[in-house]
Amino acid sequence: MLGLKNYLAGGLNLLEDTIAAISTPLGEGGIGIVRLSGPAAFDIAKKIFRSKKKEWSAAEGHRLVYGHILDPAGQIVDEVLLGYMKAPHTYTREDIIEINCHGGIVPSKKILELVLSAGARLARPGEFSLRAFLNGRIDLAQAESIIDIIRARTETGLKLAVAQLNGSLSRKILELQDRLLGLLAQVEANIDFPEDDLEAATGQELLRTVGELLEQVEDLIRGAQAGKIYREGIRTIIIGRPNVGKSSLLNALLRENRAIVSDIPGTTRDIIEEMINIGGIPLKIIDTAGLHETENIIEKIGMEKTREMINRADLVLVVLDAGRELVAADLDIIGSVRDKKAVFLVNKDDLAEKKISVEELDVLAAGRPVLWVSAKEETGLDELEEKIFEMVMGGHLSGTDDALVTNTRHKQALEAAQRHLTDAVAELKKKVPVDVAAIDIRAAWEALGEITGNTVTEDLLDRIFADFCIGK
Ligand SMILES: Nc1nc2c(c(=O)[nH]1)N(C=O)[C@@H](CNc1ccc(C(=O)N[C@@H](CCC(=O)O)C(=O)O)cc1)CN2
Ligand SMILES: Nc1nc2c(ncn2[C@@H]2O[C@H](COP(=O)(O)OP(=O)(O)OP(=O)(O)O)[C@@H](O)[C@H]2O)c(=O)[nH]1
Ligand SMILES: [Mg+2]
Repeated sequence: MLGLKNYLAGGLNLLEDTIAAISTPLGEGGIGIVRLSGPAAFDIAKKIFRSKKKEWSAAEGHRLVYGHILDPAGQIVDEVLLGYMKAPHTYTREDIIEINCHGGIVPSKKILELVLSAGARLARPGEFSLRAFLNGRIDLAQAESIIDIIRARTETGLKLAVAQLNGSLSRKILELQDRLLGLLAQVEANIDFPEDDLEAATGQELLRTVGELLEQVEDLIRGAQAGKIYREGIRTIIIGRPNVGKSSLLNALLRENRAIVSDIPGTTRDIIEEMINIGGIPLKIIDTAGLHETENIIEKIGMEKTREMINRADLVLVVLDAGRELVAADLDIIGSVRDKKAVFLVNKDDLAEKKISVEELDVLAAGRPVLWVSAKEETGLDELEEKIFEMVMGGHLSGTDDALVTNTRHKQALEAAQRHLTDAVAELKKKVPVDVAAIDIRAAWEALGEITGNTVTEDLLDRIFADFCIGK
C-alpha cells in the first residue's frame, strides 16, 4: 500500500482525506454497505442523501436514518438507510458514514461513484483498519486479528482471533516489554554508580529475570505451533491403490457424497479437495487417483501430481483394502511415506474374509497408527478423528489458551526476542559488564514491539495492511 510513508512523515495530517469503499462483498445480497471515514464524511453524505429528517447529523451518532440517495440531476438512485457515527467514538476514530443500500453490484457501485465525485477518495485495502491503528484505537496485533476473524475456518479459529482483537495477546506482550524496560532502567542506574559488587549483584538479578522472561517468550512460541494449526489447518492427503475406498472415505468423513465412488478401479482421475473440522482444527482433505503401475500417459501425469501432493502434505492417510493381500504397489506406497506423519487405514473392515496380514502391516507402519475402518458402514471414523487430533496436536498444547499466537509474523518476532534473550543470558553468565547485556535486552524489547506495533517500520505496516480486503 503506497502512501503510508507520507502519512507518517507528515504526522497524522494526511489522515485528513476522507476515504470510501464498498464494505460488503460484491454480488447479490440483502444489503450493500458503502462506508466513508474522515472529516468530510458528513458533508459528502449531505450532498447526495435526502431524508425527511433534515437535521439528522445534529443528533448524537450511532443512528440510522431512512432516506434516498440522489444523483446530481436529482434522480433517485436507491432507497437507503444511512448510518452515522461521530468521531472519536467510531471504528476509525474519525467521522463515519455508512450507506446501507440494496445489495447488488449496481447500486453499491453507483453510490460509491457518487461519494467519490462528491469529494471522497477510494480507500486502499485495509485502510479503515489502518486508520483505527494509526489513530490509536487498536494496536497492530488487534488490527491483524480482524483479518483472521474474516478468514477464520472454524469456530475455534474465530474464538482465538476474537480474543486477540480484545487484546489478550497484546496485554501479554506489553507486560513482557514493560519488564524488559524495567531491566534497562536498572542497568542505567547501575552505570551511574559503577561499583564492582553492585554490578555483580545487578548482574545476578538481571540473569534471574531475563531467564524468567525468556521462559515466557518460549511458552508463547510453543503455543504458536498449535495456533498456526488452528489458523491455517492441516493438509491431509488420502492415498492408496485403486478401488481401496479412498473416495468413500472422503465422503464418509465429509458426511456428504462429494466424490464419485464406483467398483471400477481408476474412478477418481483428478485431485479433490475439501475442508472438514476436527475438534476445531480445519483439515484440508485431499482425495487422489489410485496409485498403481501404468503405461497410460494421463494416469502417469495424475500420479506424478499425487506424489508431489504427498510431499506437501502435513498428514497422509494410507488406505488399504482388508479384502486384498498386500502387493508390491501397496509396499511402494508405504515406502513413499517413510518419512511422513501417516495413519494406516485398513478399509472394508465389514468384509467377512480379511486377507491383510496384521503382523506384516504392523512392521511396515513402523510405530505409526494402524486403524480398521469401514467407509461403507461408517465404523472406526470417530477413532480416526481422535487419532488425527492427537497426532496433530500431540506435543503442542491441545487446549485453546486465550493468548495463543496464531500469526507467523508474531512467531518470528518472538523467535527474534528469544535469540536476543538467550544471548543476554549467555553474557550475564560470563559476567560481562551489564551494559553489554543491555544491548540484547533492548533488542528483545524491540522485537516484541513489532507484534503490537510500537516499534514497527513503515514497510512492515504497508505489507500487513495490503493483505486486507477492500472496505475493511
Ligand atoms: N455496520 C458495521 N458493522 C460492523 C462494523 C462496522 O464498521 N460497521 N465493524 C467493523 O468493521 C465491526 C464492528 N466493529 C466496530 C468496532 C468499533 C466500533 C466503534 O464505534 N467503537 C467506538 C464506540 C464504542 C462504544 O460505543 O462503546 C469506540 O471504540 O470508541 C464500531 C464497530 C463488525 N460490524
Ligand atoms: N465392503 C466395503 N466396500 C467398500 C468400502 N469402502 C468402499 N467400498 C467399495 O469399494 C469400491 C471402490 O470405492 P472407491 O471409494 O471408489 O475407491 P477409490 O479408492 O476411491 O478408487 P479409485 O478412485 O478408483 O482409486 C466401491 O465399490 C465402494 O462401494 C467399505 O468400507 N466396505
Ligand atoms: Mg476414488
